[in-house]
Amino acid sequence: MMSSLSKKKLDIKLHPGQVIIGKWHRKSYQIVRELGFGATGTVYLADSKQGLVALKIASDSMSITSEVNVLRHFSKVQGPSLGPSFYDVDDYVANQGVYPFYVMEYINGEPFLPFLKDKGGEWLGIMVVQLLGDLHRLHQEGWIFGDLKPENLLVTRNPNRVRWLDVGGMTRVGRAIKEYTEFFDRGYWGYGGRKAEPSYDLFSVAMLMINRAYPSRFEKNTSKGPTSLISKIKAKNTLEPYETVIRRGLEGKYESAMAMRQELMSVVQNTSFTSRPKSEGNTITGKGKSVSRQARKKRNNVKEQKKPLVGLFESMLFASFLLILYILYLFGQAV
Ligand SMILES: Nc1ncnc2c1ncn2[C@@H]1O[C@H](COP(=O)(O)OP(=O)(O)OP(=O)(O)O)[C@@H](O)[C@H]1O
Repeated sequence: MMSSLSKKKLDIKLHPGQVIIGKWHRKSYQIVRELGFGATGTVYLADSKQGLVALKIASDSMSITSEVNVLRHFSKVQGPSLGPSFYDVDDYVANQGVYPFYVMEYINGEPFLPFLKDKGGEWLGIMVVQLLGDLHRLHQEGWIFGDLKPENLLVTRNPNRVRWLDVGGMTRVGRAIKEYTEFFDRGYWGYGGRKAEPSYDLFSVAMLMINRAYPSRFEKNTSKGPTSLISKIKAKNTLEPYETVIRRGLEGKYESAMAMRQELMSVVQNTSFTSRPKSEGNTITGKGKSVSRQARKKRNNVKEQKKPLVGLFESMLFASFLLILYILYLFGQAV
């Protein structure tokens, strides 16, 4: 099933201030506002005894049962949570009928691409390094994310952390991918099949990185086949430091998310990025220079290394970058 499949609003609409009481567990939730809707239901921000939660209501229980099962499963997995934590599942009895709903952790974050928009090029690498750490854990649990795309990612604050939503596409390793979106699907681009395996998600990660440089995305160039993606990578300065990692992700060259993560991490560590925005977004210094040349230059040119940072703002940015790298290192230890 393609996730771009028709998204129909439910015939029931919940209003801010409305109180929903579960038929079976008798827990009450006060609706704050609508967060969005997908193919299976509508998600609301709600207030509860546990604080703010996300409540997803649907018209039939079949559609949400598999999401509930996946969320339940991952709420029991040790370590930082993979996806929103699961809280409750129940029925809401309304005048129009009975509506199943489930309640999960509210992820208060900024959508992935808008978050990166005004940030330096290193942020793409930092966020994807985090994502790959989580994907590795998911793959080790025997699951593939499937429908990986920016719309399913949020970045929380303090510290900035990428989190995923929408577990509806998660598929057991070895089965056929349940749900996908063409732009992120390797089958669509002619890079492989739709069997649920780590390399399927890693292809989507590579497309996610390409999407950062092409916010409006683009169509497949049927005459060029898979090579059309390579020319798209080469056409953007923002993708230049990441070219090798993206290519290898597209071509299924990584054995695991951890292998891709390690290579990406070394790109982030060895590249001099600038935080100044350019026409297509932010880019690296030394346009046209390869990453290894940049790294060599950095090692050899002591004078340049000692050049003071201009202004307090840059110093603070640099300090936060080091802090993030340290946090990533700690996460790396935890995985
Ligand atoms: N746990 C959550 N915390 C915060 N926001 C959420 C949460 N779950 C969903 N949302 C918001 O609600 C929107 C709709 O979510 P939902 O998963 O139903 O739709 P979708 O991602 O389009 O899924 P589908 O593939 O089922 O069409 C999301 O795009 C997101 O903005």
